[in-house]
Amino acid sequence: MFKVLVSDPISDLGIQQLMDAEDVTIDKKPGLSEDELVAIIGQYDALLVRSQTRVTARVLEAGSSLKVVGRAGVGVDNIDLPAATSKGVIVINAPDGNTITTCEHTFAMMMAVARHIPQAYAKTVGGEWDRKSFVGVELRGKTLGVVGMGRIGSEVARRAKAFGMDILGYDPFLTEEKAEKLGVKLASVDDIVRGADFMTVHTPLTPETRHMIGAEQFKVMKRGMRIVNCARGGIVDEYALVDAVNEGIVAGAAFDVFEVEPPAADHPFLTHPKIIVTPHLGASTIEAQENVAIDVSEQVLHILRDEPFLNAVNMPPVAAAVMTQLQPYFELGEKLGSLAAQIADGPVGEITVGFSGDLAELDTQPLTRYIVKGILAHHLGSDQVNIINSLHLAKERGVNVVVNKSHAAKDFTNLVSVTLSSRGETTHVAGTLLTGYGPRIVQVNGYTVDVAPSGHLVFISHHDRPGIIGRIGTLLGSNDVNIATMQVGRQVEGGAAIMVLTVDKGVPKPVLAEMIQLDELKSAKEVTLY
Ligand SMILES: NC(=O)C1=CN([C@@H]2O[C@H](COP(=O)(O)OP(=O)(O)OC[C@H]3O[C@@H](n4cnc5c(N)ncnc54)[C@H](O)[C@@H]3O)[C@@H](O)[C@H]2O)C=CC1
Ligand SMILES: O=C(O)CCC(=O)C(=O)O
Repeated sequence: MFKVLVSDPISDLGIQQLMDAEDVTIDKKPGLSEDELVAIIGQYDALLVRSQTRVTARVLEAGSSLKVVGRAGVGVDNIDLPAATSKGVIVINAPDGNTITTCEHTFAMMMAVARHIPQAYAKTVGGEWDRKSFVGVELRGKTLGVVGMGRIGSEVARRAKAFGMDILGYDPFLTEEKAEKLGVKLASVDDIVRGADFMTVHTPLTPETRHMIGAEQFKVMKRGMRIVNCARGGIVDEYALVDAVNEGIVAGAAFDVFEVEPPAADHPFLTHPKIIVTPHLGASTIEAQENVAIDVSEQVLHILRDEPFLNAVNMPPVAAAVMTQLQPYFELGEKLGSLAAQIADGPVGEITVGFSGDLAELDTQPLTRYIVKGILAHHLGSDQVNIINSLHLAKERGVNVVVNKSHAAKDFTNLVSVTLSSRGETTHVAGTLLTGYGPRIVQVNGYTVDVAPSGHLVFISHHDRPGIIGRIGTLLGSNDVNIATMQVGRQVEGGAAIMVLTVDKGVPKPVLAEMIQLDELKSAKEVTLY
């Protein structure tokens, strides 16, 4: 039974799939402090949060069974991603479910700041009928600068066209082609600051975007500009903004987000007549909250059940169609990695993975992660390594991972190979998926074999001499180890040869030691592949 903790208010309808799952139990405990979370997180396999819960390194450290943190929303700045990655905890978000809602909130804020709606409301309900103080401006014919043209920024640009606005857009990934499709003029931040009447930011908060709109930008800003921030507090320097409003450079600002949330009681935005605020409501609609909770619940369930999943934040994204093609190779990849690690001598210096045939066309990085997981798990323990932290752990240990791709796969439609190099020695294994047979090991150190990668195997390197097969069979038989299959390969008659046995149970260590003493035998390695 998997235990899931929901530590922020998340839509019940959205988590229905988790509540209905027979293999899941859910505890809802919103509003826990960090200490309270640390005290109980050890019992849980998954943690579901919105933006209030701070998933710190301490929380992750205490989450000894934690496989996944699911963020019902986009921004994961409340989660310590490096700590999650090094602990092997998958962090997933729900990037699409609240796009439209947040875009619509941006327009609500833009209209509200253009027409002084909150200020006018406050006066009207206070008994004053003041029509003179609240003369606004139209959006039509104005220039809107959009900084960050991802999901939300692009939707904002689309809708701004309907308001008759001209749009300047900036995003490092905004191509001329996409800009043209959206009816947006490609611009720099400087162009936007100097030329826009309204500006809205839709980037994440990163070292690069922190205070990207600050004192320098306000100095050259078009006078009378109105600014909206429904993305993250800190993209616009709050104190520089207050100065710019007071100096008459900025005519009005609408902020849904703050550098520190909730803001201190004396935060200057809270009393400023030209700055309007909402308490991080960008994603707060019934629809968005259901959407993000449904999306994140579905992926959490996949992760708990060891099924392919989407939207991992601490793993590069891979298209769903590619994931479907790769998925059958994951078991093969991990087992090839484990096999290579078990038959190699000495520490791992470099890992070279090879993908040939149709596989070479795909983005194979998830498969590389499985292979590296298989290798490292042999040395570090399978509870320490997973596909999230495998590449990170390899890098941390100075192990270089090289990927080679080749379109030609001699004799096979697809071939996955793993070479481990250490101290000048190399160990090479390769495998494929055979229709009707599943994963097969097809090469070991230059010899062709055909073995299913499961159970107990013995890899023997010997000289091709009469009698060796019999002697090994007798030794194992007399120690009650039954040989299920045996394959022998050699390159030339009487030369170096390999024998691969599948045996019904593990070979006791003393028996293996005795085997190694046999004449003509160079090495014997027992391998277990689960
Ligand atoms: N107020 C709220 O409740 C909500 C806030 N958000 C926030 O809105 C922001 C945007 O969300 P999405 O559009 O879904 O994300 P997204 O990832 O689709 O778009 C972000 C865009 O910012 C761009 N970007 C990054 N650095 C930049 C820079 N230096 N200059 C210009 N562009 C840059 C990226 O290339 C990307 O295209 C995020 O910070 C997210 O956390 C999202 C949903 C709700
Ligand atoms: O959960 C929320 O309401 C916050 C949404 C948000 O900021 C995000 O998705 O980035």
